[in-house]
Amino acid sequence: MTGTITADQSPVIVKHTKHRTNSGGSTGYIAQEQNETLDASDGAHVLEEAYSYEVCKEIADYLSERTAIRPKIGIICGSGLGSLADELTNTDIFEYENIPNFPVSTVEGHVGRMVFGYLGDVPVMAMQGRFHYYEGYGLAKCSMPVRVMKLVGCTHLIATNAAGGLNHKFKVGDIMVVRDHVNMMGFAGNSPLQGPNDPRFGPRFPPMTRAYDAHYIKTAKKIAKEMKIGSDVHEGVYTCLGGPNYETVAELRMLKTLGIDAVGMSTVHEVVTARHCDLKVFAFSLITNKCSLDYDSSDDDANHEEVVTVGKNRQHICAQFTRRIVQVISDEISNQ
Ligand SMILES: O=P(O)(O)O[C@H]1O[C@H](CO)[C@@H](O)[C@H]1O
Ligand code: HPA
Repeated sequence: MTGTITADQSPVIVKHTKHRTNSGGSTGYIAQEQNETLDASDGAHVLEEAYSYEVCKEIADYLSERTAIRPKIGIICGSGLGSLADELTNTDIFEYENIPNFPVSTVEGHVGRMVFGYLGDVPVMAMQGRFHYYEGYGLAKCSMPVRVMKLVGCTHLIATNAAGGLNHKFKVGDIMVVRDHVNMMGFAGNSPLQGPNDPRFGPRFPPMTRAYDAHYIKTAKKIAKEMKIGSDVHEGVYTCLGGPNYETVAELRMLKTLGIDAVGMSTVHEVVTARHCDLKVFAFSLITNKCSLDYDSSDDDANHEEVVTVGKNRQHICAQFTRRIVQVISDEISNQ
């Protein structure tokens, strides 16, 4: 059975309140409709959109009240990888536009719906479409669904993405299991955790040294061998840039020098948010294009059509890979 939950089943639409976080309040942390710039007399500080614990809880409750599925694993489907969610059975589907206070997807290859269902026999919730900074959403808004997953009851996040390969060993269509990330946007002072901290989510200063669970990295490589795709599956470091433009040759050369293996425009802020609220994380990149490190190779400019096409061509293998990891995680959760 597949159910699509429609807007008219929504009893309450919670309106965001415009609020300056330096003006008091119990948490000083209330959702805002849009970015708000305070002038110099207010402290010359630009606030990002932030979702309060209460608003995230309302969204989580909205979903939980409309499905009997109780997932422990949340999945984010990357560009062209949305068909992962099509593999789910007995689904309850929520269009983003019908979920109170949810943003909408604006990027091709991101359908824009939250799918609850079973991957094999494991209950999961999957975002068929994520939010990116370049769409005009602040990082806190891009990552808000991760907090919703936590409040729905998830203990694990699987984030997938499409990325450009910098490591010369990577071929188009390969999978890079994310070992670690470099938070370039964080270096520039942009974080999904910016603003007052709500300890109900996590600590003010969360560690990131073990952001990607080493056990699942090992497990994924074992699974790749069992699937006989061991030589197509690598381990590496991902970085997220703001986009939406792809990188210059000089930028790509710089990233490679920094030890980065794959570059994209997502995932890092979702993982920071997930670790802040103590979700275990597994992530992988599908290498959809090789990054040009050479001015002469003008015929291999990155383009989104290619990204989505490679995603579609590799959807079957990515879905199988994900399904097996989900099964291992689920078995481990049951044995705890
Ligand atoms: O990271 P995902 O959402 O998979 O998508 C990647 O593909 C798009 C560029 O082609 C960018 O959005 C980049 O982040
Ligand atoms: N750069 C940035 N983001 C991407 C790329 C890329 O080459 N490919 C897919 N997403």
